[in-house]
Parts: sequence; C-alpha cells; structure tokens
Amino acid sequence: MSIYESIGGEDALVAVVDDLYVRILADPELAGFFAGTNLPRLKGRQVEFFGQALGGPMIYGGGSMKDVHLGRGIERRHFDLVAGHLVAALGAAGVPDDTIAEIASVVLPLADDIVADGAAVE
Ligand code: HEM
Repeated sequence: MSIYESIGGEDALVAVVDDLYVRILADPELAGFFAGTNLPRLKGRQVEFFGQALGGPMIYGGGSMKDVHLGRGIERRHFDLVAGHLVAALGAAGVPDDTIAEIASVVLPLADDIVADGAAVE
C-alpha cells in the first residue's frame, strides 16, 4: 500500500490540504505570498502533487517545483514554516507519527527547488 493509500486516499488528502491552507493563510509570515492566488485551483494542484509524491495512483499535472516557485523570494524560513504547518495538519488528521516522518522525508528535499537561489544554504 502506498503512503497515499495508507492515510486514506483522496478524501483524507483533500482534508489535510484544506487545513494546511487555513494554517498558511493565518500565518502573517506566509499569507502575503498567496495574495491574488486562485486558492481552489492551488489546492487541487496540491492534492495532485502530494497524491503523486506519496505513491499515487494520482497524477500531478502542474508545473515543476522550480518553475512555479521561481522569483517569489521564498526563503528557507518560509519553507520551514510551510513544512511545519503540513506536519501539524497531518497530525490533526490523525496520521501516525512514523507516517508523518516518511512524508517529511519526501517533502523536505523539495526545499532545494522551492527556496530562492542561495537561501537554501544553511
Ligand atoms: C512543502 C513544500 C511545497 C510544495 C509541495 C508546494 C507545492 C506547490 C504546488 C503543487 C503548486 C501549484 C503549481 C501549479 O499551479 O502548477 C504551488 C504553487 C505555489 N506555491 Fe508552493 N509548495 C511548497 C512550498 C511553498 C512555499 C514555502 C511557498 C511560499 C511561502 C509557496 C508558495 C506558492 C505560491 C505563491 C504558488 C503559486 C500560487 C498561484 O498560482 O498563484 N509554496 N506550490
């Protein structure tokens, strides 16, 4: 069984992504990045992205992590805040800690593509 299936498939992922954006938009450090964003569309893409990254069978049809985040001035600390909100949303949905750790190991390496050039260096 893929991680995607083990956490409850599409319904569970939709609920986690909804909660994730409630947390992100309530965070004054992050909300500004999403001003003017078509949120329902972004959430749909995000569900697809995680669905595929966590073993599918979902297929992601959006842009590459590098292309869609380029030029947005995203720093490592912003990435870490989003990752923290993701962990919190997964925990609130009842996903077990070891599964959250597996998901984190899929998501954390994405910082190299999402964080603006140079800012990923610790
Ligand atoms: C956990 C790591 C992250 C993942 C997996 C992720 C994933 C995605 C995906 C799948 C999209 C949609 C791409 C498309 O429309 O083709 C997107 C767009 C976007 N992401 Fe991220 N992202 C992450 C982190 C971040 C961070 C840290 C920020 C800023 C603080 C951010 C800001 C945005 C913005 C502003 C958009 C574009 C929204 C728009 O279309 O207006 N993302 N991201």
